Amino acid sequence: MATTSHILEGQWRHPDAQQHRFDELSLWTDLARQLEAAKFDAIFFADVVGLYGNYRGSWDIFATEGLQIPSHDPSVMISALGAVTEHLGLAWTSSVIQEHPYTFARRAATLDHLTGGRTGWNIVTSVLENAHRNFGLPGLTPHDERYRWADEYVDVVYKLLEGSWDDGALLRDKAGAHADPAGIHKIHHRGERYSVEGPHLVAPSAQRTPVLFQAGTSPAGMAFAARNAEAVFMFAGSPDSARKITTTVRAQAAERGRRPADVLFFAGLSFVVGSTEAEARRRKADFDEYLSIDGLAAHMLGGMGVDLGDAPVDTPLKDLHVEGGRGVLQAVIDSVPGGNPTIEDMVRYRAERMRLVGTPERIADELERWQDAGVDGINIINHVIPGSYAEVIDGLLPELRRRGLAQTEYRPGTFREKLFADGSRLNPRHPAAAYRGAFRDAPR
Ligand SMILES: Cc1cc2nc3c(=O)[nH]c(=O)nc-3n(C[C@H](O)[C@H](O)[C@H](O)COP(=O)(O)O)c2cc1C
Repeated sequence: MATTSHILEGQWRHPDAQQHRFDELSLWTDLARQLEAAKFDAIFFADVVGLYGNYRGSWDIFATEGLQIPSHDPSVMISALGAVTEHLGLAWTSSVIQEHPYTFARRAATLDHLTGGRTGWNIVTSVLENAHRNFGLPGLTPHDERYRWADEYVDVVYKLLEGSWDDGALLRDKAGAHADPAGIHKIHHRGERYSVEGPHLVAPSAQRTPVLFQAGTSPAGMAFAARNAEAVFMFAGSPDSARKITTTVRAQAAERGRRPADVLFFAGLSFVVGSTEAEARRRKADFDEYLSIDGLAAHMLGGMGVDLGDAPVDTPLKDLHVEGGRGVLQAVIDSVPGGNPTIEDMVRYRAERMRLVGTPERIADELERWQDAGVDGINIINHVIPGSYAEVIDGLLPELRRRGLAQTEYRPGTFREKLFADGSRLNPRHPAAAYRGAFRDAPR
């Protein structure tokens, strides 16, 4: 995320941390080049469009901790990162509440053109009340309604990206027509929230639709993922919790006519690598000195839509009223041994459970357990930028490669072709594919 403090709060104060330079383009272009040299699949930017809720009665902590404020618009950075890389996937987050789907589809298609088909879109619905108020809504839109909103939003985007233009309609024939009007169609979408006539203003890009990421793990979130996602981000806490998500979503995808392998899963994990266990523990202790416990609590409870000012730290999580991230909350409750965890337990969980600490061999053993649980890849959560990535590249990747767990070369082609073997466009089993050719007879 283009901000100082994204997930492991307080780490920006570590002497090695450079994430406070989030507003310098060179921080990101250097990182993108470094990731590409190491054959990472993608760089992914999370994003929010508002503040987390109050903590202890005010939102001051978000300013004092640099906790996702200030934060920059990641979509603007994608074209710059595309210019300095050739193969790296470039994925950003955009919420259905922040932009009309007509302009979003135009932005996404433009970025896919500029990057030669390397974009990914993390579809989110925003769990932050303040974000909803920033877009004129009276408060947080209720949980399942946000997913219904997202259903219509992605439908409009699919219609524009997949159905509005036929391949080959853009001719650029200097002796004749620039484009063939018979190959460009209005979509005439009329729905609950949107009315979009079309046509789409951008001709098809290499992928047409960016690779579709999603991160909700509630029942409504998993149903949305089963229908739409090609990749799912998760914070699962353990391989067993991850398995519940991977098997549920894959089974639901199969019920909808997709294949289990049409959906990839990426677990959010952080690494502290040492040449011995003792060295790794020493390095972890060094990072721990900079962890902000208040920052972690403010972030996680804000993300669940809980008013932080009301709850003492010994409140059991199950007693919190949650309109926001129910899936995340359930994953936390499931993952803490002994049952009935409190807010304080949850903060400890945040600090401990997302981190794998040890020698490359021990971490690789653990990653094999995640792989056995149906997880396809890791979304690396950094302590420090760029050091946490250098640590994985130099310390862990050689062992992962030795076990055949990390790629040594890129597959040719677009981001989608690199992730899946079957083409640069959404496969025919995806619901968006139904819009191809669907508007050829639409009123002009
Ligand atoms: C790994 C991960 C990354 C996420 N990234 C974002 C993000 O960048 N922006 C955002 O608004 N929400 C983000 N979320 C929140 C999800 O989009 C979703 O709203 C949340 O998980 C609650 O959905 P659920 O109730 O279906 O579980 C993320 C969640 C996870 C697990």
